[in-house]
Amino acid sequence: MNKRITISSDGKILDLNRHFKVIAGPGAGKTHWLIGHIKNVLQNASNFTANSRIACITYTAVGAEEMSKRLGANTDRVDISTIHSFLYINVVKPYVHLLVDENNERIVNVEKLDGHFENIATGGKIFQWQKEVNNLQYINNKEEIKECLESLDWILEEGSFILKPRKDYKRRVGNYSIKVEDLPVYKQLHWNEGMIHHEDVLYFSYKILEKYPMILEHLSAKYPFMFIDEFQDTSPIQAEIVKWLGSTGTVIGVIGDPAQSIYRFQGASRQDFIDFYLPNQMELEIENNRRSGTKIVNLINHLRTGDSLIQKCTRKNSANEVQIIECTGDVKQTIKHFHDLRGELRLNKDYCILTRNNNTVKIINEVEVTEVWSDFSGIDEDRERLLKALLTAYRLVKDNRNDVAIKEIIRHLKTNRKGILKAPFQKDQYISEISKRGLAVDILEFIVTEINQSLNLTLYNFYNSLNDFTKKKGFSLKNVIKSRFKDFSETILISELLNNIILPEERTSKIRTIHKAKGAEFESVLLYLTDLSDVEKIIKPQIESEKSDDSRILYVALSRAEDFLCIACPPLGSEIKKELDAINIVDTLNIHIN
Ligand SMILES: Nc1ncnc2c1ncn2[C@@H]1O[C@H](COP(=O)(O)OP(=O)(O)OP(=O)(O)O)[C@@H](O)[C@H]1O
Repeated sequence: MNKRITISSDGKILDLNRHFKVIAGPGAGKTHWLIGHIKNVLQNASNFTANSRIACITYTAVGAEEMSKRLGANTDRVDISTIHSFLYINVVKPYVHLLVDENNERIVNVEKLDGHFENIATGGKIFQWQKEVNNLQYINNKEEIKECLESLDWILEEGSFILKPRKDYKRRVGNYSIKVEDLPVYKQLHWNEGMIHHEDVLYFSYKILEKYPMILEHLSAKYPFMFIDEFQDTSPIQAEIVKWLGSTGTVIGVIGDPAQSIYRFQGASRQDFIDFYLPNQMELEIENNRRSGTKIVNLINHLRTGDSLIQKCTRKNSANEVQIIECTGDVKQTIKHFHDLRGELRLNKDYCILTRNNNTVKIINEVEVTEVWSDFSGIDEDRERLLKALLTAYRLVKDNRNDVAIKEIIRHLKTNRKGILKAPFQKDQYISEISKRGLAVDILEFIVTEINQSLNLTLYNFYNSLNDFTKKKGFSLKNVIKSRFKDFSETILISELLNNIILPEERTSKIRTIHKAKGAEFESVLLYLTDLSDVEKIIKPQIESEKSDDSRILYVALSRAEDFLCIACPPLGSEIKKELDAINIVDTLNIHIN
């Protein structure tokens, strides 16, 4: 392997035709560097012909939007997307018809194929599955079955695939264990209807490219360059596909930070990034931290103890103490304390409160955590599906992602092959693909106005007003008659449904999980910890652990702060306070009392 070369975030690679790996810590300017590199390739690469394109792969859709914005006018020859979108458009959609079973039947109903979706095990699908694998009808615990089926993933083991839940214990339902051989039936039920899940995109792509290497040649010719950001969170299947492309002729560049690998639960491993190697690959490193003040950089370097990369702070003029707040009172008090400290430091730009999980986000938001969507799905799956899409779209608008909101609605205006809208719309209503967009925009405008006027609408009233509105546009929803849905909808408020929607990604919210703050930065950060063991992991980090992502998740959280970092936690004993003091985390309450 080659020696690692240190570059700056403005550094240029001269040999554009060599594979490379860039390792850099948080705030090093990886994204900044990548944008500069793409511009360099567009202007100077010798093998970039009139029909060539650059594939730029980001980890999230929000990352792709941000990258497009920052590339500005240079985007017309660059395809920026997540790996799932890239493989769906270039491999699955055009070629999945080639995959057949032992009877020469197509595995996926290609006529109905229309995008890829999150794996949600609806009551209907669980019922069908239990019927198919008839030895399972005696299992009544639908929630546990749902949990098992929704956590299914394709695991690549020595060149062959096994479909299994991400956590093995999830196969146990009460006293019974779900057999691994019964699991593919669940997938086949979806594929028969042209419905594929995000994880299936990787599985199908691998299968297609393995069997038809000609498609790899075609892809390599179209994309002589492929750059992948946040590669530390790539799964082994993706890494394998990327290596195939590299061996076929595409110049591969991967960028990432092993210390920020936080998707172990989805099969990513920091070691895979460290070991990733293609022949003649350059190894580069950016050692500066341009984001955070000196004391924050000192603390995150402490978390990186034992790692070869220690960052140098370039922002010497920012040196606020890292502070700790013990939460003895209620949440509101702690947050007020954080804002008071920001005020004292005259920091009035953006801030974010980060938590380990979604439930803590809800507690801080003072939202009651309920199973309202599961209850809804058990009562009326079709209405649940549409309403969930609409309320997700509303939340996306609040997160400044209007285009994504419209797409979310279009995806759920489901039609059959003849363009007839499916339930909860009434029968025999035709809509063209072009009119779907118009209807989605109208519906979005309507729901935003309606909900902004009152969050205290019942689901019943909201649904009926929506129906009145869509009728005026020429499309009727099913009327609400005396039914379980009627009883349910009269007792549920739109606010409760909205509060229990979890967006997979967020761009602007002030209270988020750490995973949803990946890649982001804020002037001030409050890391809100509810478990003392997390404080201990900051004191004695295990950044290289293969067993757990905990230290790395905390590392990602602490490294989001530019000028002020504050950690809130349960009350501390005197020993632990001394240990925090030793790594320069100051106890603010004591400072205030003195
Ligand atoms: N050469 C540069 N000149 C000026 N500012 C820079 C430069 N490189 C990076 N920055 C700034 O430093 C900050 C961090 O950069 P960036 O977001 O690209 O870091 P990153 O390495 O992707 O971080 P992370 O791994 O935490 O996501 C940003 O505010 C960016 O604008």
